[in-house]
Amino acid sequence: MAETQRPIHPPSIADAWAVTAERAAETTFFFDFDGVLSPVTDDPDASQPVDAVPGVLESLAAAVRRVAIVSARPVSFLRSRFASLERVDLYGLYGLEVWHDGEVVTEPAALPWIPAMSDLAERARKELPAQILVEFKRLSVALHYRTAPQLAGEVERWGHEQAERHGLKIQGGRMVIELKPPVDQDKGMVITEAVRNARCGWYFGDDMSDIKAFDALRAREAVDPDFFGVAVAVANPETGAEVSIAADLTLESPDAVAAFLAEGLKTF
Ligand SMILES: O=P(O)(O)OC[C@H]1O[C@H](O[C@H]2O[C@H](CO)[C@@H](O)[C@H](O)[C@H]2O)[C@H](O)[C@@H](O)[C@@H]1O
Repeated sequence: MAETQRPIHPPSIADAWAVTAERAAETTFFFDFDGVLSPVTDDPDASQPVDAVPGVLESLAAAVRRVAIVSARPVSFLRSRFASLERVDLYGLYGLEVWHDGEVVTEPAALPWIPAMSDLAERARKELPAQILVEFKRLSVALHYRTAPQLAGEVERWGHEQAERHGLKIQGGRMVIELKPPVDQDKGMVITEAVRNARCGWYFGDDMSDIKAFDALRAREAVDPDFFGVAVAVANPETGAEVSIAADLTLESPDAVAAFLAEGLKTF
């Protein structure tokens, strides 16, 4: 069958699915977790993917070369939410962890930072107000102020002070800041590597850290005009328009993501 031409950006959604179906064997779909596959909750431990998500991801994984979740959550958390999925790959902690051949593989350069991160979480619990939820993720510490937004400034100051004193990196997010080891790894780097041999890639994200993943798709297109990348934002009221502006299209919610994929799968 003759190939349809790569659509001009932004393509119609129907064009985007047509090109994707044609290149299915060379296509990867990437998804952020919180806010994209799962609605935001006050308690990060309570987050669950929307009901339709596991089924639609598994169907997508059967139709294209690869489906992967690329999250700031640890792989252990992602496994607890997607235990039934056999064909979906998992990147945790911005790619510092990967689920590979039945085990978690951790970036070796990050491992020496585990004790420092554990100490940091302990200090955060002692020194920050009790309303701040401290999430220890082995190789990073997230400081959540969703239920106490008036404390954002105090949390930011404390976080920046710690980052400076201990040589850590800071990542801002939705009502959260996260302290990470000074190891070069982010979602953009994960996507750059993962689309090296692909002809088509989609990324669904809702947060500031996802913009680097969108950029990685654009960078791939810049060096290979045949590559077809689609950046999809999921709307949220907290990061303003920045994520949507960086994307090709915006969906309203995790439920809308599941419905969008189910509809798109009809093209294959
Ligand atoms: O890369 P992601 O999978 O999107 O992870 C980003 C952060 O997600 C979680 O926090 C966010 O979702 C929580 C649950 O809905 C919400 O309570 C919080 O306000 C959000 O920032 C997670 O807890 C963080 O560790 C991740 O960095």
